[in-house]
Amino acid sequence: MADVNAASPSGTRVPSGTGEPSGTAGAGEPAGTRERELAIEQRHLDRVYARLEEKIHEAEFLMQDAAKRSQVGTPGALAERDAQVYRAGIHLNRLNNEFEDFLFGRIDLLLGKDGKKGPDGAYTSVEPAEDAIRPDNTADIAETLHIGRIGVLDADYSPLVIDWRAPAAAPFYRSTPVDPGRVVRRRVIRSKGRKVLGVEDDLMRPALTAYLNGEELPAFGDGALMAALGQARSHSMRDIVASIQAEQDLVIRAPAASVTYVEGGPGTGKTAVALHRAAYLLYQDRRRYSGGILIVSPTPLLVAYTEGVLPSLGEEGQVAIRAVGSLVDGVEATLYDDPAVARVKGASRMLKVLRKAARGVLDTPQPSAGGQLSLDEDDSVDSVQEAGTAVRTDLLRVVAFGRRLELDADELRRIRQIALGGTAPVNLLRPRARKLLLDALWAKSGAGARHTDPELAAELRSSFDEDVSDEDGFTGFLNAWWPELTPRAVLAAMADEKRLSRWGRRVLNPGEVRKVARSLRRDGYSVHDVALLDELNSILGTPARPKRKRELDPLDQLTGLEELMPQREETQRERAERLAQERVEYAHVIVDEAQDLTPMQWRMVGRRGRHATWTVVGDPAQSSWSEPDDAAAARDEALGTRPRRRFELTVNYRNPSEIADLAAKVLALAMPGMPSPKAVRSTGLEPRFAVVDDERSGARGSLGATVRAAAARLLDQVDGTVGVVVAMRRRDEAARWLADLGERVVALGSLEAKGLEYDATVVVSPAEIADESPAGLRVLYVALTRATQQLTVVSTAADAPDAAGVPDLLRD
Ligand SMILES: Nc1ncnc2c1ncn2[C@@H]1O[C@H](COP(=O)(O)OP(=O)(O)OP(=O)(O)O)[C@@H](O)[C@H]1O
Repeated sequence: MADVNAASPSGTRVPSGTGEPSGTAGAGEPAGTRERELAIEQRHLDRVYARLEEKIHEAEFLMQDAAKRSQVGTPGALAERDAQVYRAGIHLNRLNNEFEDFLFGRIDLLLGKDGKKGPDGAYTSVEPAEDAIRPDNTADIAETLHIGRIGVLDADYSPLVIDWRAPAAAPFYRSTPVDPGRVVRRRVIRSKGRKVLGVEDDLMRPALTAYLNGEELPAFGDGALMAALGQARSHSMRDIVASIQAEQDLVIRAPAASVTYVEGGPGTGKTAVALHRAAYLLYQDRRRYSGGILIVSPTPLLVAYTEGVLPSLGEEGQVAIRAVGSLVDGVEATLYDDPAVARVKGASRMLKVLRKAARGVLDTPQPSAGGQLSLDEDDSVDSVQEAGTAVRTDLLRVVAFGRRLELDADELRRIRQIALGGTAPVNLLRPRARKLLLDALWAKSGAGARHTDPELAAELRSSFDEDVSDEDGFTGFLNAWWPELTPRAVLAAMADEKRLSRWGRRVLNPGEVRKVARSLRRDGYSVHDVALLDELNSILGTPARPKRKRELDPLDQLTGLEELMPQREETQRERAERLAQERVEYAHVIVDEAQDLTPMQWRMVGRRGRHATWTVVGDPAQSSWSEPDDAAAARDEALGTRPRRRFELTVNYRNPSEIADLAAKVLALAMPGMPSPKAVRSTGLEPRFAVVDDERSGARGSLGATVRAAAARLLDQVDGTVGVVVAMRRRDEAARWLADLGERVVALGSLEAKGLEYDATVVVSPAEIADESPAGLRVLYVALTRATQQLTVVSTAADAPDAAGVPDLLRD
């Protein structure tokens, strides 16, 4: 638990949970002072916008100028134009974005230890000069910095706004009364568009009387953070750039040399921190991370929920946020596996089964027309076999040097076994198998024995090989006997129970074979299948294809000018080339909800970050995976021996204490002894409980009607979203219950609720959720911790509710 700031997360106020200004002097200030302070900030914001407008004009001018230069053909002019277009494009993109709270912070600082300034025009020293504070405990403010989403320099290069990621901005997030550094006053500025609405101040040295321009430094508090936390939620996550807390900032700015490992309970900001860290890393070393940052998220819902955060921080393009079920290009997980099947498919023992299958599939008799056991379009081995004209794979017959030569089934089987020896990727062994076939045919021809002169024998052999290879029969046989395998084909072959039980001998029991095979016969893939496909891809290998010469396309040479050119259709060739070039490895990998990755998924993610640095965030108490040791071993293998820096986040910003306290009861059952994070606020609204007697009755009081009524009630009470969380098997049913309640309400299976949040939630039958899988209690803990304001729990008889409707699992 290193590197955790034991002091309050934000100045002097936040962790008290009361919202009371502490160390602020607002109450005693003469009337009008507040307005004067707001006016000061308004003037600064006006100056910033005036300067931004100048920059926008500059950028537009650059774009026009670049367009003109595109008509001048010298290479130097073209390169210069490209660079200009690039810079101007970035500028325009950022500045044209309507940054609602572009400027959000300010710090007033004491004189620093040394008088050095950094590239952003701010003094670099973190500690105050020895004589910065006078013996009578008064001091003068030596420097005031405004913090915003991007840095803005005035025409004279003085900093009007410091980028939140710059080193000079760090004290805004890090300073605490325990360790104030140079900061005297930390101010959060709330604005909308171009108007300053309010300020919230924290005095980091409450005992000090500080003067700014000869006047005492005033301080106000209007609870901006608490207001932000209490705001209605939409279906998109917001950035937290104005209110990052000290313990979070330590993670965001942690050096990226190795593995940054973050644990924290629900609502502690792990996802928010992970996203801000991606933006920080790009700011800090754009060149290094031009290799790309991959953020792996557990579900497409969470990807959709978080997607807007990076653009709001001015970052996109270099960062790919992908759901774990979408990591393999061209495959999208659309199916769910039931927990028993998921448990098998995710386990590391599947590796043995896949290795056997990848080799064993070749033993399946497969007469084939094209010979390609390639399932890019067609997913079953049998269909390939049926479609093909019969090519026997148990007999090879060729004519060479005027003789008829044959290899029978036993000989072919032996050759295959020799070819498959070792662990090399199966698809790369085809040339070896081909060579072994030719060797065997050559031996049968006896031609070698008749010629003792090695040179002559070699010549003869090479013309023999040519002869045989030119025969259609030989090529057709080879294609059918040793087809190029695709991951989809092998997985499809595993849908056959007999084959799977052969490949899974001593690894899978008969029940597991039956269930897994059945699940693979469905149309589509589950999130667990995607990891198996990726593993097969690496087991099979991709044979090198002869490179076709690319004709020179004159349009390709005009890099950077796409915006200025009329749009044109991407040709198929271009698309194929682009897809082939898509990244398979990244410079930094961020794993969100890391506790949920199965061992097979860790292997898949690990392959994308073999040379990367990593940020791994998660919470073991929320894990839906039932065998943590297996996952930990796979995780350790993926992360390798890189040193790890561990951080812990301890404050729950999402749930009010009323909801957090209820969830803590489940935590105590799921992971006895695990501390729950401290909620920063309370609403005074206790969770509500409703009970359904007979869930099957269609009358009023049925489960559907009760849940619907609870959701409707909550929709009336909150401005934002309502999430209804049910056991996975009830997902479709729940969507029907809520069909006409509008877009603010969403029905979710318990596993889909991961990482999401709503103003209010209805959790339906805790017992059903808990009983659905071996990790059910932890899944229930996730479900109970999604609400920012209100929670209703609906129980059925299975929950054994007491007289007050409190289900058994949630009682003391
Ligand atoms: N410093 C902060 N200022 C304002 N809001 C914050 C802060 N930190 C976290 N939040 C808010 O708290 C909520 C929870 O954050 P987040 O989803 O990142 O938590 P988490 O740790 O990933 O939760 P879980 O493990 O439950 O998925 C979000 O609405 C986030 O915006």
